Amino acid sequence: MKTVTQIFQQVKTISVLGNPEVEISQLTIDSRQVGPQTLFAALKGTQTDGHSYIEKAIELGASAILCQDLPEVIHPNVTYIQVSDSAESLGYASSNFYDNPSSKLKLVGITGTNGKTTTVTLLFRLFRKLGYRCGLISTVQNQIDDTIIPSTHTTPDSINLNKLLAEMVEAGCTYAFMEVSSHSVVQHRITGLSFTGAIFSNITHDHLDFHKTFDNYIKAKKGFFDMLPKTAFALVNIDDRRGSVMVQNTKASISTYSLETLATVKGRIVSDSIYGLEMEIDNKEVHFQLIGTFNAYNLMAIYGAAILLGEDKDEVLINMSSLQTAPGRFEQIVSPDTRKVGIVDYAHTPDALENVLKTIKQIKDGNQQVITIVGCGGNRDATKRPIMAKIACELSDKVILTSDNPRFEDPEEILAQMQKGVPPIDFKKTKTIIDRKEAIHFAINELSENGDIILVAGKGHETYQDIQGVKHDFDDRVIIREAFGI
Ligand SMILES: CC(=O)N[C@H]1[C@@H](OP(=O)(O)OP(=O)(O)OC[C@H]2O[C@@H](n3ccc(=O)[nH]c3=O)[C@H](O)[C@@H]2O)O[C@H](CO)[C@@H](O)[C@@H]1O[C@H](C)C(=O)N[C@@H](C)C(=O)N[C@H](CCC(=O)O)C(=O)O
Ligand SMILES: Nc1ncnc2c1ncn2[C@@H]1O[C@H](COP(=O)(O)OP(=O)(O)OP(=O)(O)O)[C@@H](O)[C@H]1O
Ligand SMILES: N[C@H](CCC[C@H](N)C(=O)O)C(=O)O
Ligand SMILES: [Mg+2]
Repeated sequence: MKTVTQIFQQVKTISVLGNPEVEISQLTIDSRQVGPQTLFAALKGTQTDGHSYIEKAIELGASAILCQDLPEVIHPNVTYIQVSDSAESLGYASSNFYDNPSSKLKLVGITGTNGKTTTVTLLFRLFRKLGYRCGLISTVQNQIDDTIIPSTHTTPDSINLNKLLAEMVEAGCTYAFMEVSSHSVVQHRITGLSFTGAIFSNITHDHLDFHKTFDNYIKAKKGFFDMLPKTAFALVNIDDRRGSVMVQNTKASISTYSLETLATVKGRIVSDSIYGLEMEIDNKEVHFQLIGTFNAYNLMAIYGAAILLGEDKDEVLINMSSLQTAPGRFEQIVSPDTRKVGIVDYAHTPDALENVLKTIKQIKDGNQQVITIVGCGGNRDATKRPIMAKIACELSDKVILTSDNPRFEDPEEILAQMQKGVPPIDFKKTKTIIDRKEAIHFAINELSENGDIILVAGKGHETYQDIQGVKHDFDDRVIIREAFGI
């Protein structure tokens, strides 16, 4: 329980109407969650304006309202806090409400189009192996030591985020590793947090539905580095052409990692095969379980962060060498006769799909065919649809275009947009089967007679298919296992 004065300590306000000493027991951004002693924060969203639910929130017992525009009707028994940006102020207020948990943890965030989940998951596992209590905030799941907490977003809203961090403090965690999505920077979900370190993995085509232009998308990710204090580290993939832009205005101390040029962490791939990566990092040769050049980058980021956090180099490398891939990231399922391999991967961007297919090409036997099953999500960046179909065709022997999470879009329309990217020369090897389960079965039963590799891309760890807002049970891995008779 805290008063409005305590919650808005050091937060810039335009005006406070009503009693600032009123006691608050919960914060929410959703009028439907309001109960007594609640502070309702009215946020301007992408679909609707939270300000239009202020009256509803008060009817349900809200004691305080955080808003940008004061409503026409002012209730004498309600406290109104007017600010210039509700989402930004809520970031600071959420931290205050939960006693600034991020300042009691060593919090490391990673941003980038691809590699966030893999990197945080492996950092979390590494630091647990090194003997620390840790927290994880990721697309796949949130976790506090052994306790798994389902995740709804890559980065939760500021209230849920601080609540989760407070639970980590309560559980005695030293470290928290979290993904920082570009949405979370723009929507101030991370505003007010104290970061010990930040990592930039890469930036390529994604989320243009939300950010509108690639420049805005870059600015969103850069915003994370701009907010860091000078005590923090900023660890950047300098092989990405936007790496230096990310940190050009940061106060944090900059470190870099690279496979191509001089950097704080310089790596070299000695070999890359189905059995894993052999790499030289910091002049030491180490074998890792992970596969592919893109994972070499993730491994350098993990190593760099661990060293910047003060861990011993040799101990870090020894523990890293046994780390397994994150769920749904290049997850391999082998048929009982070992002749067929199903790979489930969360590649849902052109860059990720290209990386995964190039990796498969590199590690497969010469005569193995690669069959790719891929779709694109609805209500998400539509510009990536034809590009992903084209990449699938260029790098696979056969392609089956299928549905991902259509959400509120017509899957036939999404697939028609994907089909526009199929080069005419590849028409013959491409087939469209809307039903994803049928598509996977078709590939396994009718196409992969000779020990082929089937890549099922886009959904990775997801255990549902979102159709018209209803999440139906669906797991690519379960369907492959069933088809393999495992
Ligand atoms: C596009 C986007 O980012 N949307 C997020 C955003 O919702 P919004 O701005 O659309 O909200 P809105 O529906 O317009 O409503 C505005 C406000 O009115 C409130 N409201 C609404 C109705 C009502 O009856 N009462 C009420 O109070 C809402 O609670 C909200 O506060 O704020 C909500 C609260 O935090 C999020 O749940 C929601 O995530 C939606 C579900 C979503 O799909 N987000 C995805 C795109 C996302 O965030 N992805 C990123 C990156 C993924 C990655 O690449 O890894 C992530 O971090 O997960
Ligand atoms: N460093 C990387 N560079 C490029 N591609 C990568 C990298 N790491 C992983 N990938 C590919 O991108 C996919 C998504 O990886 P991961 O889930 O780690 O990224 P993410 O940034 O968390 O994605 P999301 O934003 O969707 O949560 C993987 O399944 C793999 O295909
Ligand atoms: N975090 C990404 C995940 C996309 C996964 C893909 N399966 C889809 O549904 O588009 C997003 O929300 O855009
Ligand atoms: Mg992720």
